[in-house]
Amino acid sequence: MAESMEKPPKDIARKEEEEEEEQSFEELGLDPRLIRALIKKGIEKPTPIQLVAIPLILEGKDVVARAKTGSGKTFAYLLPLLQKLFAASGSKNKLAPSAFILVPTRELCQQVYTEVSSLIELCRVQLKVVQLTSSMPASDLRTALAGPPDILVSTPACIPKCFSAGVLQPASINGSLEILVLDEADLLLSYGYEDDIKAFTAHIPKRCQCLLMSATSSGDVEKLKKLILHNAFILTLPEVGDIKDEVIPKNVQQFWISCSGRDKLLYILALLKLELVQKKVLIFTNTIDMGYRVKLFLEKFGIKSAVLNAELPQNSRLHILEEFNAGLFDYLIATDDSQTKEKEEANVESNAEPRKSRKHTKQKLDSEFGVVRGIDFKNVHTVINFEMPQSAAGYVHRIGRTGRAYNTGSSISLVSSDEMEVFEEIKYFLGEDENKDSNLISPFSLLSKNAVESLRYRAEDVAKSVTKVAVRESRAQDLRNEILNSEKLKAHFEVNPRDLDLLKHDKVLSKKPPAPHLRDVPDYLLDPTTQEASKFVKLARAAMGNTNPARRGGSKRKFKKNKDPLKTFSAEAPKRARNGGMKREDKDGNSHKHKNRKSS
Ligand SMILES: Nc1ncnc2c1ncn2[C@@H]1O[C@H](COP(=O)(O)OP(=O)(O)OP(=O)(O)O)[C@@H](O)[C@H]1O
Repeated sequence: MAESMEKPPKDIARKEEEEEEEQSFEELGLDPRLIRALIKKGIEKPTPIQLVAIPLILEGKDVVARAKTGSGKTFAYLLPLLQKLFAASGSKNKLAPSAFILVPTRELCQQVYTEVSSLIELCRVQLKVVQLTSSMPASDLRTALAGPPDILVSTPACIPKCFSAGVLQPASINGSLEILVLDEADLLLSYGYEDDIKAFTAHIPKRCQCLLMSATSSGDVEKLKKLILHNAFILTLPEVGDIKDEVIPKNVQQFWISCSGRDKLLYILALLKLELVQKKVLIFTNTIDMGYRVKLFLEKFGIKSAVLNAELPQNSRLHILEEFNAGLFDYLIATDDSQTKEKEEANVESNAEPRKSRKHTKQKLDSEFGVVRGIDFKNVHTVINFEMPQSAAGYVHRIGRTGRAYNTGSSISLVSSDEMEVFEEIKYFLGEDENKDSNLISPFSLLSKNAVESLRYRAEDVAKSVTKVAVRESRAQDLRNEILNSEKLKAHFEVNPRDLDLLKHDKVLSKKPPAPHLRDVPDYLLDPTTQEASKFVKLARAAMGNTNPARRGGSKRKFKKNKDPLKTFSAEAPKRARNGGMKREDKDGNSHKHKNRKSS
């Protein structure tokens, strides 16, 4: 491991300021094959974290990189890692992989594996990457590790499993391991991998280069640093350093709506049905039941969505993610942190329920599942917190699913009085100062009270029909379907890994088909101000065009904030368009050209 050295954040900030405009991947010393591969992916210039991390990693330094969600941390370590393996690909006397990439969830495993495989394919180099999961039988682990592969992507739990199955020898790791990456390092310990990591650290050779990537700082990252990077070169990017309000990317506008818990269905209906938010939309709930409740409710109004939660089988979850990323549906309702939540519920139930059923609840959930953390949802424009997350870190990770890389995005949190405490905590964490006019999360002003009230009667009527029994039945039915599908998917994807059309995940779950009259909101119910707001949202969408930089010829930066109707419209007071909830963004006036750059 490399020598210890703290870089003063300011130096790096300056370096970043000076170099962001002119430095290209070539100038960072990246191999032309990798640059060509990036161009094929529509990626032309490095993000700030890549600018700083790539040269350091190429130099062989140990790096701890903290940077915002969606800031491109994966390529920041993958590109130099691959380049180093290109150079070493001649030496074949290894008994174990040269690089280990450890991530907290299986979804991330799959995501990183896909990204590495695609780069290898585009670069046309002879490198082999495998992904392991701890549920794989020993024979599959043995087959995967035969060779051995150059890169192994897995959760930390797999390593001790490989040791005990005798398919990976500690001594081989000691002789072969050159680079170790702990991605989403802030989550590894909280996901319960401490013992697995400890069991493995003893075998990491001194020469091994170690990289820790994380979005938030935490005591856990410090602990891991001590555990893995005994003598490390530490890089802490200033843009996240101790400056709390920089945790959420600047290109994400954050809004909130105050409403009672009972009215949340009504509000989400208004937001979606009146088209006040831009698609694609990722909606978060705290429990799986609530996820199904929202889905059933929305489908009565002809709004189709898919759910994603810890209970669904692995193959289905991956397929739902792929379909959503490919744009096959616009609304995804995700339940995160459900493990904790379900455990809590199981504990609450424990007084009344027999032991067996509690065990069952726990067993159903997949301990390596994480629907939000680090998953690269593509082109999500809006994140809605239907229920507030349990912590500020949870909020950061949820909101980080939009505004990724150079894209813009927005978030809307529906906050009930019960959730005000956590909301205050979140605002404090983000750096909002009560004494100053620092509204980081602004009131959402596109939705007028009239518009909400005009939908109340219908919404409340339909909400009543979405009973607990209906939710339970739909959840069970969805699970049964997905278990069946999961087997089909597995077989199918072995042959057609890219086929996305086998199954549709946004199918209607209600037993009764939605009533046709609920599909459309009649004109007499439409509030004129809201209609106007909806037009503006559509205009904003048209102005932004496709969010894929490759297809837009890398013109993301051409979209100016002051042209964004979302910034210049207020439903409550259209004539004073630049006041109210949208004022903050106008005042900030950060041009998109510099959105990823620290302003101080
Ligand atoms: N230089 C770049 N230019 C444009 N897009 C990029 C660049 N680097 C990465 N991306 C894209 O940005 C998105 C986010 O990248 P990535 O998943 O690495 O973010 P992250 O920092 O790991 O986020 P998180 O902390 O949420 O995991 C991905 O879709 C990736 O392809």
